[in-house]
Amino acid sequence: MRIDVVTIFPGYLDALDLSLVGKARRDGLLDLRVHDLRDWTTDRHRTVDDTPFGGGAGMVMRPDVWGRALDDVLGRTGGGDPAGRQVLLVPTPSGERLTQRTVEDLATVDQLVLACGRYEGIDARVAEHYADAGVEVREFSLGDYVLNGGEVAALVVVEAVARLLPGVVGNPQSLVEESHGAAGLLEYPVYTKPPAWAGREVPEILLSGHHGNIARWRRDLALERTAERRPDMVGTLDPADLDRRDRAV
Ligand SMILES: NC(=O)c1ccno1
Repeated sequence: MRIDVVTIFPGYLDALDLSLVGKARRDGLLDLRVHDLRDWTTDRHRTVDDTPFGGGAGMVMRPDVWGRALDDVLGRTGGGDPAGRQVLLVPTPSGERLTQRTVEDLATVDQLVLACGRYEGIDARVAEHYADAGVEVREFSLGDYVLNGGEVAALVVVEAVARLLPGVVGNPQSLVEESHGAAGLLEYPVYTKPPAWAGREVPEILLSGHHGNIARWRRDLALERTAERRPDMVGTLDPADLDRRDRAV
């Protein structure tokens, strides 16, 4: 998979040289390219923004600069047809909420391009232009809060997607029972040595060695945690599951 990040702060993405994502890049599992939007400016001040039409505070990022950058990154300058499925992602507080289901879909894409806006955002014609040109455009939000730009959201997307790529996470089984997985639950609580700490004991069942009972206990705790913390998720569960918990031994 190829991921391109276009930003006026390339250094923000240095964290993607670290840990699992950094190793995936070095192992050739992920082709991650970070681009400085100012490389596509044409004036000596390398200007990327201007005042908003209609007035208002702040500045808006220019469509002509973004257009030159995205045409290059999307491989649309040479006239050839780019290979594979491309998705242009635009982080914005006005976007659709990013979910694990969306991340799982993005992990199957051939090329992701993240356009990191700053100031008041990117001229609306940019997303329109590429959508009309047949590019899959997704304006997405991490949550109901506002960041100073799209770079942090880009870090989140790259990490969330990269960890799903084959070979990136050491034990793929660790992806199975995570929060927001196929079961639609939050993950159960986890424990390790020492068995007693600060007067608190590890739940006895986890020391029993009875795998069936441990699995049932973990499922029950996942259901309980989900019902307590994310009642909105409970509505999507199979009622038989909730009923089964009530009958758990
Ligand atoms: N909430 C968000 O994802 C966001 C992106 C840029 N600013 O805020």
